[in-house]
Amino acid sequence: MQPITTQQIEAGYALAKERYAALGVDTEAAMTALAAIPIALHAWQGDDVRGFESADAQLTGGGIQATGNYPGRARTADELRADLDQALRLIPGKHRVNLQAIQGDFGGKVERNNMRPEHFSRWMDWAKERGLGLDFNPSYFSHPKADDGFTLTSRDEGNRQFWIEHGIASRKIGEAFGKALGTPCVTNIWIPDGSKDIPVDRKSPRELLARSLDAILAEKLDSRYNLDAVEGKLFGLGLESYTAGSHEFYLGYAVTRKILLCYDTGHFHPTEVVSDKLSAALTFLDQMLLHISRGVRWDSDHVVILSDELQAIAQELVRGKYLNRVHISLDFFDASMNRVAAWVIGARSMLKALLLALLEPFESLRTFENAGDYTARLAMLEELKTLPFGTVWDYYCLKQSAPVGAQWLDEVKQYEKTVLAQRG
Ligand SMILES: C[C@H](O)[C@H](O)[C@@H](O)C(=O)CO
Ligand SMILES: [Mn+2]
Repeated sequence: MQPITTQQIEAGYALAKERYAALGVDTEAAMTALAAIPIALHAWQGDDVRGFESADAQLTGGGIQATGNYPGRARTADELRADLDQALRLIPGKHRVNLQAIQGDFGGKVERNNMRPEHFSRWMDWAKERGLGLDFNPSYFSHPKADDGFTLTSRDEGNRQFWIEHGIASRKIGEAFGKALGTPCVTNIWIPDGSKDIPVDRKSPRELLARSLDAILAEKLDSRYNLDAVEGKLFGLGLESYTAGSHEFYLGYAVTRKILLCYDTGHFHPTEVVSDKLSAALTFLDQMLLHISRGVRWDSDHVVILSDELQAIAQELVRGKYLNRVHISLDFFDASMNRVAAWVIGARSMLKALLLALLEPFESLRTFENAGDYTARLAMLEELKTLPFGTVWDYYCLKQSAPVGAQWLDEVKQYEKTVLAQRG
């Protein structure tokens, strides 16, 4: 492929700038706004959600699955950090990393309820050196005490207490991240608990879940360091009939406890869209967390692409002026392709969606809507689709010293040859 020259990019941008200016859109302001939006790269794409608790760690239970056996999975936290470094070099802007509890540098057996900030000190040093923020997720799966499908809703008090302690330990780790890095860590709780077949008692697990969460959140942590989020789900694999932590449950919980609600875009019925839910939830919540995923027929965690729904989500964030209230993380795990490329494709798609939304003449569109001129509204929405957005994106990448167009793929291929292919 012939690389595009700086001169070509600048010439394309000059024309695009004029086209947008004619609609009252300031492309420079859009790029400045985009540069201030961090996307959290979910570290678990790099290790197929296996973690580093032992050399032969596997993803088990949890109603989730990483499919594929593409070579090059990160087998240690060092390998994962190297892969993240490579991905971050190819994504314009300054971003964050979102960790699972199972991804620490443990140096031996550490039980989940005994995890401490020191098990993540290498991650903190790494993030500090790069000026990155870190987010965190307790891991309520791949563990003998979760094998029966119950964690925070377990009828076994000992098991429940164990998982409550894991949640408490996770918040302390999140707090340490926030203190070390000067940016609050979003600590997000997702549990798989549910039932494969029709339960007769839907009530008790939910009552237990509320009690367990209250115990985890009992200690008030400074919001400058740690922000708590809860993530609901429609169903998990093998848990098709009932999920204790449903969306209604967590919406009520987050509103009453004044914490963050997490919407994972793969966690709803395929006909439901998160883009329509954001403004509803944000009427009652101060802040939210988004897990940007792509379900194909079910919560299949495919790599995020610039889909209509991704664009609709970005439009809602920009139109509603929610960007300072919504934290954005990616969340997918595809083991059938180069994992570094998966991060890059997902993050660049998210950023493209945001840039497209930032380039929208929202006030003009709203004027049409308020005047009942739905003809002009629809006509303009369609015309906007063919404006020269791509040249603004190219220019943004150039200015952010990130590869323009598909040039990033050459670098990933090179990394695959020299680093990933050497892994057994
Ligand atoms: C591995 C994570 O905890 C997970 O992706 C969670 O956020 C989720 O979405 C489970 O389906
Ligand atoms: Mn998620």
